[in-house]
Amino acid sequence: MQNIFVSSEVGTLRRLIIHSPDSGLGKVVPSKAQDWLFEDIVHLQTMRRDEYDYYLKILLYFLDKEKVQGKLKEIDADTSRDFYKPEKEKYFKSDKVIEFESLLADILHMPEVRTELTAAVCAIEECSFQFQKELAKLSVIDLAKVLITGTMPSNKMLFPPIPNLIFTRDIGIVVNDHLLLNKPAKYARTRESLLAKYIFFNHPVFANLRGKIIEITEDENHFLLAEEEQEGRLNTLEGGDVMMVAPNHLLIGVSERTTVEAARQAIDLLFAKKVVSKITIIKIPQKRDYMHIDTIFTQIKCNVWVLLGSLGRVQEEAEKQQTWEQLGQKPGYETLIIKQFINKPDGVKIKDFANLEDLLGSVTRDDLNCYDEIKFIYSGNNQFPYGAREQWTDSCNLLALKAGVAIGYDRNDHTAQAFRNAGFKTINAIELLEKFESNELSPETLRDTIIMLPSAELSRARGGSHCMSLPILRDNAI
Ligand SMILES: NC(=[NH2+])NCCC[C@H](N)C(=O)O
Repeated sequence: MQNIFVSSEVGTLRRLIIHSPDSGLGKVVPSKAQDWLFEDIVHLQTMRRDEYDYYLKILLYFLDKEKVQGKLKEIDADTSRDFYKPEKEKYFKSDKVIEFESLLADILHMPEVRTELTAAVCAIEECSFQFQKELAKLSVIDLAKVLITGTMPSNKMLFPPIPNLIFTRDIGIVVNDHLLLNKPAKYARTRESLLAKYIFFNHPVFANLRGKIIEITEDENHFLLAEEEQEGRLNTLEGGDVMMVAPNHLLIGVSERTTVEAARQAIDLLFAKKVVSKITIIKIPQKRDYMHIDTIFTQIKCNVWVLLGSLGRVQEEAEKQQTWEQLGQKPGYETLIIKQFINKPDGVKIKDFANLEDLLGSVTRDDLNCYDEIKFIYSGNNQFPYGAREQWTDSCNLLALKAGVAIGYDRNDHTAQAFRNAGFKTINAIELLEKFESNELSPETLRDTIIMLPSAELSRARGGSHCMSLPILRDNAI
Protein backbone atom coordinates (compact mmCIF):
# COMPACT_ATOMS: atom_id res chain seq x y z
CA MET A 1 0.00 0.00 0.00
CA GLN A 2 1.20 3.48 -0.88
CA ASN A 3 1.46 5.34 2.43
CA ILE A 4 3.85 8.11 1.45
CA PHE A 5 2.91 10.02 -1.67
CA VAL A 6 2.40 13.69 -2.39
CA SER A 7 2.01 14.99 -5.93
CA SER A 8 0.26 18.31 -5.36
CA GLU A 9 -0.49 21.04 -2.84
CA VAL A 10 -4.26 20.66 -3.11
CA GLY A 11 -5.19 16.96 -3.40
CA THR A 12 -7.20 15.86 -0.32
CA LEU A 13 -4.81 15.62 2.63
CA ARG A 14 -4.69 12.11 4.19
CA ARG A 15 -1.63 12.00 6.45
CA LEU A 16 0.81 14.55 7.80
CA ILE A 17 3.48 15.09 10.45
CA ILE A 18 2.97 17.83 12.99
CA HIS A 19 4.54 18.89 16.26
CA SER A 20 2.51 20.56 18.99
CA PRO A 21 4.19 23.45 20.80
CA ASP A 22 6.39 21.87 23.50
CA SER A 23 7.70 23.32 26.74
CA GLY A 24 10.88 24.45 24.95
CA LEU A 25 8.83 27.18 23.28
CA GLY A 26 8.01 28.58 26.67
CA LYS A 27 11.74 28.92 27.40
CA VAL A 28 12.55 31.37 24.61
CA VAL A 29 14.02 34.48 26.26
CA PRO A 30 14.24 37.94 24.66
CA SER A 31 18.01 37.79 24.23
CA LYS A 32 17.74 34.55 22.21
CA ALA A 33 14.47 35.19 20.36
CA GLN A 34 16.16 36.39 17.16
CA ASP A 35 18.85 33.68 17.24
CA TRP A 36 16.10 31.11 17.64
CA LEU A 37 14.19 32.71 14.74
CA PHE A 38 11.32 34.09 16.79
CA GLU A 39 10.21 37.67 16.57
CA ASP A 40 9.06 37.78 20.15
CA ILE A 41 8.59 35.58 23.17
CA VAL A 42 5.33 33.65 23.17
CA HIS A 43 2.82 32.71 25.84
CA LEU A 44 2.88 28.93 25.67
CA GLN A 45 -0.46 28.18 27.35
CA THR A 46 -2.35 30.59 25.12
CA MET A 47 -0.59 29.31 22.05
CA ARG A 48 -1.57 25.74 22.88
CA ARG A 49 -5.03 26.02 24.39
CA ASP A 50 -6.45 28.91 22.44
CA GLU A 51 -4.73 28.39 19.12
CA TYR A 52 -2.78 25.24 18.20
CA ASP A 53 -5.26 22.82 19.85
CA TYR A 54 -7.91 24.12 17.41
CA TYR A 55 -5.56 23.48 14.51
CA LEU A 56 -5.18 19.89 15.72
CA LYS A 57 -8.89 19.35 16.21
CA ILE A 58 -9.60 20.63 12.69
CA LEU A 59 -6.89 18.36 11.25
CA LEU A 60 -8.33 15.39 13.13
CA TYR A 61 -11.86 16.19 11.96
CA PHE A 62 -10.68 16.14 8.36
CA LEU A 63 -8.19 13.28 8.52
CA ASP A 64 -9.20 11.00 11.39
CA LYS A 65 -12.73 11.93 12.33
CA GLU A 66 -13.58 9.27 14.91
CA LYS A 67 -10.88 10.60 17.24
CA VAL A 68 -12.85 13.78 17.81
CA GLN A 69 -16.40 13.56 16.50
CA GLY A 70 -18.92 13.83 19.33
CA LYS A 71 -16.10 14.08 21.87
CA LEU A 72 -15.13 17.73 21.77
CA LYS A 73 -17.07 18.76 24.88
CA GLU A 74 -15.33 16.13 26.93
CA ILE A 75 -11.91 16.92 25.40
CA ASP A 76 -12.28 20.65 26.01
CA ALA A 77 -13.51 20.17 29.58
CA ASP A 78 -10.36 18.26 30.57
CA THR A 79 -8.08 20.98 31.94
CA SER A 80 -5.09 18.61 32.06
CA ARG A 81 -5.15 18.46 28.20
CA ASP A 82 -4.24 14.75 28.29
CA PHE A 83 -5.82 14.29 24.87
CA TYR A 84 -2.87 16.22 23.42
CA LYS A 85 -0.03 14.56 25.38
CA PRO A 86 1.61 11.57 23.65
CA GLU A 87 2.58 9.93 26.96
CA LYS A 88 -0.99 9.89 28.33
CA GLU A 89 -3.56 7.18 27.95
CA LYS A 90 -6.14 9.63 26.63
CA TYR A 91 -3.78 10.81 23.85
CA PHE A 92 -5.45 10.94 20.44
CA LYS A 93 -2.74 8.76 18.87
CA SER A 94 -3.50 8.95 15.20
CA ASP A 95 -1.70 7.38 12.28
CA LYS A 96 -3.04 10.16 10.06
CA VAL A 97 -2.14 13.23 12.14
CA ILE A 98 1.25 12.03 13.31
CA GLU A 99 3.16 13.71 16.14
CA PHE A 100 6.92 14.05 15.56
CA GLU A 101 7.61 13.33 19.23
CA SER A 102 5.81 9.96 19.00
CA LEU A 103 7.85 9.00 15.94
CA LEU A 104 11.00 9.94 17.82
CA ALA A 105 9.98 7.88 20.88
CA ASP A 106 9.25 4.89 18.60
CA ILE A 107 12.74 4.85 17.08
CA LEU A 108 14.39 5.36 20.48
CA HIS A 109 13.05 1.91 21.40
CA MET A 110 15.66 0.51 19.01
CA PRO A 111 18.83 0.23 21.17
CA GLU A 112 21.24 0.97 18.32
CA VAL A 113 19.32 4.03 17.19
CA ARG A 114 19.05 5.27 20.75
CA THR A 115 22.82 5.07 21.29
CA GLU A 116 23.71 6.62 17.93
CA LEU A 117 21.20 9.42 18.11
CA THR A 118 21.99 10.36 21.71
CA ALA A 119 25.68 10.50 20.83
CA ALA A 120 25.00 12.55 17.71
CA VAL A 121 22.87 15.08 19.58
CA CYS A 122 25.43 15.31 22.39
CA ALA A 123 28.11 15.91 19.79
CA ILE A 124 26.36 18.77 18.01
CA GLU A 125 25.22 20.31 21.30
CA GLU A 126 28.67 19.85 22.89
CA CYS A 127 27.27 18.03 25.88
CA SER A 128 29.63 16.71 28.57
CA PHE A 129 30.29 12.97 28.73
CA GLN A 130 28.69 13.02 32.17
CA PHE A 131 25.40 14.36 30.79
CA GLN A 132 25.49 11.85 27.96
CA LYS A 133 25.62 9.08 30.60
CA GLU A 134 22.64 10.63 32.37
CA LEU A 135 20.64 10.58 29.16
CA ALA A 136 21.31 6.85 28.93
CA LYS A 137 19.35 6.33 32.16
CA LEU A 138 16.16 8.04 30.97
CA SER A 139 13.01 6.25 29.88
CA VAL A 140 12.32 6.40 26.14
CA ILE A 141 9.50 8.91 26.64
CA ASP A 142 11.64 11.20 28.77
CA LEU A 143 14.58 10.93 26.38
CA ALA A 144 12.39 11.92 23.41
CA LYS A 145 11.25 14.96 25.37
CA VAL A 146 14.80 15.94 26.35
CA LEU A 147 16.07 15.61 22.78
CA ILE A 148 13.33 18.04 21.71
CA THR A 149 13.08 20.46 24.63
CA GLY A 150 16.72 20.33 25.78
CA THR A 151 15.54 20.14 29.39
CA MET A 152 15.86 17.14 31.76
CA PRO A 153 12.90 15.91 33.88
CA SER A 154 14.78 17.53 36.80
CA ASN A 155 14.37 20.86 34.96
CA LYS A 156 18.06 21.19 34.18
CA MET A 157 18.63 22.60 30.70
CA LEU A 158 21.28 20.49 28.93
CA PHE A 159 21.02 22.20 25.58
CA PRO A 160 18.78 24.81 23.97
CA PRO A 161 15.21 24.07 22.90
CA ILE A 162 14.27 23.72 19.20
CA PRO A 163 11.20 25.97 19.23
CA ASN A 164 10.87 25.94 15.43
CA LEU A 165 10.05 22.23 15.34
CA ILE A 166 6.36 23.21 15.21
CA PHE A 167 7.16 24.15 11.60
CA THR A 168 7.51 20.55 10.45
CA ARG A 169 7.27 21.66 6.79
CA ASP A 170 10.88 22.70 6.89
CA ILE A 171 12.44 19.34 7.81
CA GLY A 172 11.76 17.69 4.48
CA ILE A 173 9.36 17.44 1.57
CA VAL A 174 7.66 14.46 -0.02
CA VAL A 175 8.14 14.62 -3.79
CA ASN A 176 5.88 11.96 -5.30
CA ASP A 177 7.18 8.76 -3.65
CA HIS A 178 10.56 10.29 -2.65
CA LEU A 179 11.59 12.48 0.25
CA LEU A 180 13.92 15.45 -0.09
CA LEU A 181 15.56 16.06 3.29
CA ASN A 182 16.45 19.57 4.35
CA LYS A 183 19.87 20.95 5.18
CA PRO A 184 19.07 23.91 7.38
CA ALA A 185 20.56 27.32 6.85
CA LYS A 186 20.14 28.36 10.45
CA TYR A 187 22.06 26.80 13.30
CA ALA A 188 18.93 26.96 15.47
CA ARG A 189 17.33 24.33 13.25
CA THR A 190 20.23 21.84 13.05
CA ARG A 191 19.01 19.45 15.76
CA GLU A 192 15.56 19.27 14.17
CA SER A 193 16.98 17.93 10.94
CA LEU A 194 19.24 15.47 12.74
CA LEU A 195 16.26 13.99 14.61
CA ALA A 196 14.18 13.99 11.41
CA LYS A 197 16.91 12.18 9.49
CA TYR A 198 17.01 9.35 12.05
CA ILE A 199 13.21 9.09 11.96
CA PHE A 200 12.95 8.90 8.17
CA PHE A 201 15.77 6.37 7.87
CA ASN A 202 14.67 4.12 10.75
CA HIS A 203 10.94 4.31 11.46
CA PRO A 204 8.86 1.46 9.99
CA VAL A 205 6.23 4.01 8.84
CA PHE A 206 8.80 5.17 6.29
CA ALA A 207 9.91 1.69 5.19
CA ASN A 208 8.71 2.44 1.63
CA LEU A 209 11.14 5.35 1.50
CA ARG A 210 14.25 3.20 1.71
CA GLY A 211 16.43 4.12 -1.26
CA LYS A 212 14.19 7.10 -1.98
CA ILE A 213 15.51 9.65 0.48
CA ILE A 214 17.45 12.44 -1.19
CA GLU A 215 20.05 14.28 0.87
CA ILE A 216 21.83 17.52 -0.02
CA THR A 217 25.58 17.44 0.66
CA GLU A 218 28.56 19.73 0.36
CA ASP A 219 30.71 19.64 -2.73
CA GLU A 220 34.05 18.04 -1.73
CA ASN A 221 35.96 21.18 -2.77
CA HIS A 222 34.08 23.03 -0.06
CA PHE A 223 36.15 21.36 2.64
CA LEU A 224 39.35 22.75 1.14
CA LEU A 225 38.23 26.37 1.30
CA ALA A 226 39.61 28.71 3.94
CA GLU A 227 37.06 29.57 6.63
CA GLU A 228 36.35 33.08 5.35
CA GLU A 229 35.77 31.69 1.86
CA GLN A 230 33.50 28.96 3.21
CA GLU A 231 31.26 31.46 4.90
CA GLY A 232 27.85 31.80 3.30
CA ARG A 233 28.66 29.13 0.76
CA LEU A 234 27.12 26.10 2.40
CA ASN A 235 24.56 24.15 0.40
CA THR A 236 21.38 24.68 2.37
CA LEU A 237 17.77 23.89 1.56
CA GLU A 238 14.69 24.17 3.78
CA GLY A 239 11.30 22.55 3.16
CA GLY A 240 9.40 25.86 3.07
CA ASP A 241 11.25 26.55 -0.18
CA VAL A 242 10.18 23.32 -1.85
CA MET A 243 6.68 22.97 -3.22
CA MET A 244 5.27 19.93 -4.98
CA VAL A 245 2.68 21.57 -7.23
CA ALA A 246 1.96 18.84 -9.78
CA PRO A 247 3.01 15.22 -10.40
CA ASN A 248 5.61 16.37 -12.95
CA HIS A 249 6.55 19.71 -11.41
CA LEU A 250 8.45 20.88 -8.33
CA LEU A 251 9.11 24.49 -7.32
CA ILE A 252 12.28 25.41 -5.42
CA GLY A 253 12.84 28.81 -3.89
CA VAL A 254 16.30 30.34 -3.75
CA SER A 255 16.04 32.50 -0.70
CA GLU A 256 17.49 33.59 2.62
CA ARG A 257 17.55 29.87 3.50
CA THR A 258 18.01 27.90 0.29
CA THR A 259 21.14 28.41 -1.77
CA VAL A 260 21.38 28.21 -5.52
CA GLU A 261 24.00 25.45 -5.20
CA ALA A 262 21.61 23.31 -3.13
CA ALA A 263 18.79 23.97 -5.61
CA ARG A 264 21.05 22.91 -8.46
CA GLN A 265 22.05 19.74 -6.62
CA ALA A 266 18.37 18.94 -5.99
CA ILE A 267 17.62 19.38 -9.70
CA ASP A 268 20.48 17.06 -10.71
CA LEU A 269 19.46 14.37 -8.21
CA LEU A 270 15.72 14.52 -8.93
CA PHE A 271 16.19 14.55 -12.70
CA ALA A 272 18.69 11.67 -12.53
CA LYS A 273 16.15 9.60 -10.60
CA LYS A 274 13.32 10.82 -12.86
CA VAL A 275 11.20 11.79 -9.85
CA VAL A 276 9.85 14.86 -11.69
CA SER A 277 10.45 16.24 -15.17
CA LYS A 278 10.09 19.95 -14.47
CA ILE A 279 11.67 22.04 -11.72
CA THR A 280 11.24 25.78 -11.46
CA ILE A 281 13.63 27.92 -9.47
CA ILE A 282 12.14 31.08 -8.00
CA LYS A 283 14.74 33.47 -6.67
CA ILE A 284 13.19 35.75 -4.08
CA PRO A 285 14.74 38.70 -2.21
CA GLN A 286 16.92 37.51 0.66
CA LYS A 287 15.16 39.02 3.60
CA ARG A 288 13.62 37.96 6.85
CA ASP A 289 10.10 38.90 5.71
CA TYR A 290 10.17 36.29 2.98
CA MET A 291 12.32 33.52 4.46
CA HIS A 292 10.83 30.80 2.20
CA ILE A 293 8.69 30.83 -0.95
CA ASP A 294 5.73 29.50 1.04
CA THR A 295 5.66 32.80 2.92
CA ILE A 296 4.83 34.64 -0.32
CA PHE A 297 2.40 32.27 -2.01
CA THR A 298 0.45 29.04 -1.52
CA GLN A 299 -2.23 27.23 -3.49
CA ILE A 300 -5.86 26.90 -2.38
CA LYS A 301 -7.32 24.88 -5.27
CA CYS A 302 -6.21 24.10 -8.79
CA ASN A 303 -7.12 27.57 -10.11
CA VAL A 304 -6.74 29.69 -6.94
CA TRP A 305 -3.52 31.01 -5.40
CA VAL A 306 -2.88 33.47 -2.59
CA LEU A 307 0.20 35.66 -2.97
CA LEU A 308 1.99 38.84 -2.06
CA GLY A 309 1.11 41.49 -4.61
CA SER A 310 4.28 43.53 -4.31
CA LEU A 311 6.21 40.56 -5.68
CA GLY A 312 3.61 39.71 -8.30
CA ARG A 313 3.36 41.30 -11.75
CA VAL A 314 6.19 43.70 -11.00
CA GLN A 315 8.20 42.73 -14.02
CA GLU A 316 6.29 44.90 -16.53
CA GLU A 317 6.51 47.81 -14.14
CA ALA A 318 10.21 47.09 -13.68
CA GLU A 319 10.82 47.25 -17.40
CA LYS A 320 9.08 50.63 -17.61
CA GLN A 321 11.15 51.84 -14.70
CA GLN A 322 14.41 50.92 -16.38
CA THR A 323 14.76 54.29 -18.08
CA TRP A 324 14.58 56.09 -14.75
CA GLU A 325 17.05 53.71 -13.24
CA GLN A 326 19.45 54.39 -16.10
CA LEU A 327 19.09 58.03 -15.15
CA GLY A 328 20.05 57.17 -11.59
CA GLN A 329 16.76 56.58 -9.77
CA LYS A 330 16.89 53.76 -7.19
CA PRO A 331 14.51 50.85 -7.95
CA GLY A 332 11.42 51.08 -5.75
CA TYR A 333 10.35 47.46 -6.23
CA GLU A 334 11.67 43.98 -5.69
CA THR A 335 11.95 41.46 -8.48
CA LEU A 336 11.89 37.73 -8.72
CA ILE A 337 13.93 35.66 -11.13
CA ILE A 338 12.05 32.61 -12.37
CA LYS A 339 13.78 29.91 -14.42
CA GLN A 340 12.15 26.65 -15.36
CA PHE A 341 14.21 23.53 -16.08
CA ILE A 342 12.53 20.86 -18.18
CA ASN A 343 14.11 17.43 -18.46
CA LYS A 344 13.61 16.30 -22.06
CA PRO A 345 15.06 13.20 -23.78
CA ASP A 346 17.41 15.49 -25.75
CA GLY A 347 18.62 17.41 -22.70
CA VAL A 348 17.46 19.97 -20.17
CA LYS A 349 15.60 22.96 -21.64
CA ILE A 350 15.29 26.28 -19.80
CA LYS A 351 12.36 28.66 -19.90
CA ASP A 352 11.98 32.09 -18.27
CA PHE A 353 8.87 33.46 -16.61
CA ALA A 354 8.36 37.19 -16.29
CA ASN A 355 6.41 37.05 -13.04
CA LEU A 356 4.85 34.81 -10.42
CA GLU A 357 1.34 34.99 -11.85
CA ASP A 358 2.53 33.69 -15.22
CA LEU A 359 4.28 30.76 -13.54
CA LEU A 360 1.38 29.86 -11.24
CA GLY A 361 -1.07 30.21 -14.14
CA SER A 362 1.05 27.80 -16.15
CA VAL A 363 1.02 25.27 -13.25
CA THR A 364 -2.79 25.47 -13.19
CA ARG A 365 -3.24 25.00 -16.93
CA ASP A 366 -0.22 23.13 -18.22
CA ASP A 367 0.54 20.84 -15.26
CA LEU A 368 -2.81 20.40 -13.50
CA ASN A 369 -4.85 20.59 -16.73
CA CYS A 370 -7.32 22.86 -15.00
CA TYR A 371 -9.05 25.36 -17.29
CA ASP A 372 -11.25 27.16 -14.74
CA GLU A 373 -10.72 30.90 -14.55
CA ILE A 374 -7.49 31.50 -12.61
CA LYS A 375 -7.90 33.63 -9.48
CA PHE A 376 -5.13 35.37 -7.62
CA ILE A 377 -5.96 36.47 -4.10
CA TYR A 378 -3.55 39.13 -2.89
CA SER A 379 -2.27 39.58 0.64
CA GLY A 380 -4.05 42.46 2.38
CA ASN A 381 -6.43 42.65 -0.60
CA ASN A 382 -3.52 44.44 -2.30
CA GLN A 383 -4.27 47.61 -0.33
CA PHE A 384 -1.36 49.67 0.92
CA PRO A 385 0.05 48.97 3.53
CA TYR A 386 -1.88 45.80 4.42
CA GLY A 387 -0.20 43.57 1.82
CA ALA A 388 3.11 43.73 3.66
CA ARG A 389 1.56 43.75 7.15
CA GLU A 390 -0.51 40.65 6.58
CA GLN A 391 2.22 38.79 4.68
CA TRP A 392 4.36 39.22 7.83
CA THR A 393 1.64 37.37 9.77
CA ASP A 394 1.35 34.61 7.19
CA SER A 395 -1.58 35.69 5.03
CA CYS A 396 0.04 33.82 2.12
CA ASN A 397 0.87 30.67 4.06
CA LEU A 398 -2.26 28.51 3.98
CA LEU A 399 -2.61 24.74 4.15
CA ALA A 400 -5.15 23.19 1.77
CA LEU A 401 -6.98 20.34 3.53
CA LYS A 402 -8.67 19.54 0.24
CA ALA A 403 -9.12 21.53 -2.97
CA GLY A 404 -10.82 24.82 -2.02
CA VAL A 405 -10.76 24.30 1.76
CA ALA A 406 -7.72 25.75 3.50
CA ILE A 407 -6.69 26.79 6.96
CA GLY A 408 -4.99 30.11 7.72
CA TYR A 409 -4.64 32.77 10.42
CA ASP A 410 -7.65 34.79 11.60
CA ARG A 411 -5.76 38.05 12.06
CA ASN A 412 -5.34 38.80 8.35
CA ASP A 413 -8.60 40.71 7.90
CA HIS A 414 -7.95 42.31 4.52
CA THR A 415 -6.79 39.05 2.99
CA ALA A 416 -9.95 37.38 4.36
CA GLN A 417 -11.97 40.08 2.61
CA ALA A 418 -10.11 39.36 -0.62
CA PHE A 419 -11.07 35.68 -0.27
CA ARG A 420 -14.71 36.63 0.29
CA ASN A 421 -14.62 38.92 -2.75
CA ALA A 422 -13.43 35.93 -4.76
CA GLY A 423 -16.41 33.84 -3.65
CA PHE A 424 -14.95 32.01 -0.65
CA LYS A 425 -16.61 31.72 2.74
CA THR A 426 -14.52 32.44 5.81
CA ILE A 427 -15.29 30.75 9.11
CA ASN A 428 -13.64 30.87 12.50
CA ALA A 429 -12.09 27.52 13.55
CA ILE A 430 -13.99 27.41 16.86
CA GLU A 431 -17.34 28.05 15.18
CA LEU A 432 -16.58 25.49 12.49
CA LEU A 433 -15.87 22.80 15.09
CA GLU A 434 -19.17 23.58 16.81
CA LYS A 435 -20.95 23.22 13.48
CA PHE A 436 -19.17 19.93 12.81
CA GLU A 437 -20.27 18.65 16.23
CA SER A 438 -23.88 19.67 15.66
CA ASN A 439 -23.80 18.11 12.18
CA GLU A 440 -24.68 21.43 10.63
CA LEU A 441 -21.52 21.17 8.51
CA SER A 442 -19.11 18.36 7.70
CA PRO A 443 -15.59 18.18 6.28
CA GLU A 444 -16.91 16.19 3.31
CA THR A 445 -19.48 18.78 2.24
CA LEU A 446 -17.48 21.94 2.93
CA ARG A 447 -16.64 23.86 -0.28
CA ASP A 448 -14.57 26.97 -1.02
CA THR A 449 -13.98 27.87 2.61
CA ILE A 450 -11.08 29.45 4.45
CA ILE A 451 -10.84 28.30 8.08
CA MET A 452 -9.57 31.08 10.32
CA LEU A 453 -7.34 29.90 13.14
CA PRO A 454 -6.78 32.06 16.24
CA SER A 455 -3.20 33.26 15.79
CA ALA A 456 -2.08 36.07 18.07
CA GLU A 457 0.69 33.94 19.64
CA LEU A 458 1.37 31.53 16.78
CA SER A 459 2.15 34.33 14.35
CA ARG A 460 4.93 35.61 16.63
CA ALA A 461 6.81 32.41 15.83
CA ARG A 462 6.79 33.60 12.19
CA GLY A 463 5.17 30.69 10.43
CA GLY A 464 1.63 29.79 9.35
CA SER A 465 -0.37 26.61 8.94
CA HIS A 466 1.47 25.65 5.74
CA CYS A 467 4.73 25.71 7.71
CA MET A 468 3.12 23.77 10.58
CA SER A 469 2.46 20.74 8.40
CA LEU A 470 4.50 18.11 6.61
CA PRO A 471 2.05 16.30 4.32
CA ILE A 472 3.12 12.73 3.62
CA LEU A 473 -0.01 11.50 1.84
CA ARG A 474 -2.42 13.35 -0.39
CA ASP A 475 -4.90 12.12 -2.97
CA ASN A 476 -3.97 13.00 -6.51
CA ALA A 477 -5.22 16.43 -7.54
CA ILE A 478 -5.67 15.26 -11.12
N1 LIG B 1 8.00 27.08 5.88
C1 LIG B 1 8.10 28.17 6.59
N2 LIG B 1 7.80 29.32 6.04
N3 LIG B 1 8.52 28.09 7.84
C2 LIG B 1 8.56 29.17 8.76
C3 LIG B 1 9.58 28.97 9.78
C4 LIG B 1 9.58 30.03 10.84
C5 LIG B 1 10.71 29.90 11.81
N4 LIG B 1 10.60 30.79 12.90
C6 LIG B 1 12.02 30.17 11.09
O1 LIG B 1 12.40 31.29 10.96
O2 LIG B 1 12.69 29.26 10.68
